[in-house]
Amino acid sequence: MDSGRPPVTSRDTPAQGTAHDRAVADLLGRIKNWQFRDGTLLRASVPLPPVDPLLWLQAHEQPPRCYWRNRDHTLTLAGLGSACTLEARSEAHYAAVLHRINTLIGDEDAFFVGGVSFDGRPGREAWARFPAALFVLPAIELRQDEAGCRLAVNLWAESQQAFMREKTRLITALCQLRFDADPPWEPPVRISRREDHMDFPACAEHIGAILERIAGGSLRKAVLARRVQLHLDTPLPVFTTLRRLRAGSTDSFCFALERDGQFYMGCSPERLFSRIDRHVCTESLAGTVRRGETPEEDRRLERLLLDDPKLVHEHELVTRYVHDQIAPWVTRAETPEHAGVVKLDRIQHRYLPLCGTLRPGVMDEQLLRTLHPTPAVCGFPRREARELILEREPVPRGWYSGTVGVVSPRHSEFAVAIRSALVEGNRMMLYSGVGIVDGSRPEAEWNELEAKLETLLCAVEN
Ligand SMILES: C=C(O[C@@H]1C=C(C(=O)O)C=C[C@H]1O)C(=O)O
Ligand SMILES: [Mg+2]
Repeated sequence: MDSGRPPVTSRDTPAQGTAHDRAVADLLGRIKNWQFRDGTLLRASVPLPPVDPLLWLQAHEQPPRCYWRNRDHTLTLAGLGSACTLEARSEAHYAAVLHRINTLIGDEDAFFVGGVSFDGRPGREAWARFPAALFVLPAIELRQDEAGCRLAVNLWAESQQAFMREKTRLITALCQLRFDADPPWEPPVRISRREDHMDFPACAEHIGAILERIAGGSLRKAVLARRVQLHLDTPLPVFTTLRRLRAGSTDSFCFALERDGQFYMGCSPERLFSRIDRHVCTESLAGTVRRGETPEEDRRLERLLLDDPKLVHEHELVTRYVHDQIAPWVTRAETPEHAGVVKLDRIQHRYLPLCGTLRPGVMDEQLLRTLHPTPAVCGFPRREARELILEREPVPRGWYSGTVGVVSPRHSEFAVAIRSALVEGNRMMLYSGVGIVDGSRPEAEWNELEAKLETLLCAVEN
């Protein structure tokens, strides 16, 4: 059947099928000679002609699948299956998981893909399948970076017996890979029902209560989030949807993580931190206005974003927090003097990056523990804001406003997990949040919540 879409690889290079086959054959040849080495990761990688990772993922039913593209487009990873899955039951175990990742990868050029929940606890209700932290080392990996496109395999086992089983499984999976076929035809998706878990009056009431708390002096900012549940007339083709979302979110991190039949997916403009060797970059991104209909209106709104005292305050709380949290870990912190603007397809944000050199011994665990969750998604002070969120929000956040990213000894990068949704078959839960500070008005915040959902909503119904 003709889906009317491009195949996984492009048709104007007919010899690619064979080049892909050769790459797979090359990997198979190497795996066959692998012997069990206690606790050691085995990895092989070969160059591959370019493939669209999302079309490739959509064409393969090999869970758990994962996808990551960083904001700078310097790293894209697509994973099939798991060579190793690491989980944490609570925040207290994040350090152990990150440490395990580093020892397991050692000198190999591999990445774990995963993340952590908003509140450092395992998911509840709709999120019950997601632990507090989850990281997967893909069994089969498609990678695009500055060096080009590569296909890689990872194999790790604790015993000789498990090794033999995993090796056989990997060989079978490699033999089933496809690069030249059309992805399966997918019917268009229609939203048959939309359920809002918070309407405008309830939202206005929460905002009133937060503003009272702020006036009382114990709180300066709290981020209020809501959820919209969609019932679709057909299961959501996750990777095709993410492909549409990605097309309209060029300056965003894009991710999808599969877990027991569910997917957590999204495209976030916000970085928690990135680290290459000892060089670290974090940022504050907060304060929102919509995009203008004309270039003139867009510039006028941009001026408002840069000058309005409420928006400046909303952003500065994040900037100061990020600066204070990172300061003990770095020797030199560099940040521009003035905030800039990040323009997305429907909205724009205030933005200020902050980079530095990590002091000896500082690891991802310290960065994760002290930065997450920032006042961009939680509030300030953190504890007061977190308590208010738990008390006020009608549904658990799960991994929404948690963090998702990639980890390796040399390079780690995490996005703040916003502009995202939990998907299970025909059901999709979309999340959005707004920073409430002195000067917040319920109508404006409601419009901002709606605007943040729009991009996702548009990607669902093509
Ligand atoms: C919480 C979200 O976004 C955050 C809140 C913002 C705001 O209130 O202005 C802007 C960007 C993010 O820091 C979200 O998109 O869900
Ligand atoms: Mg805002």
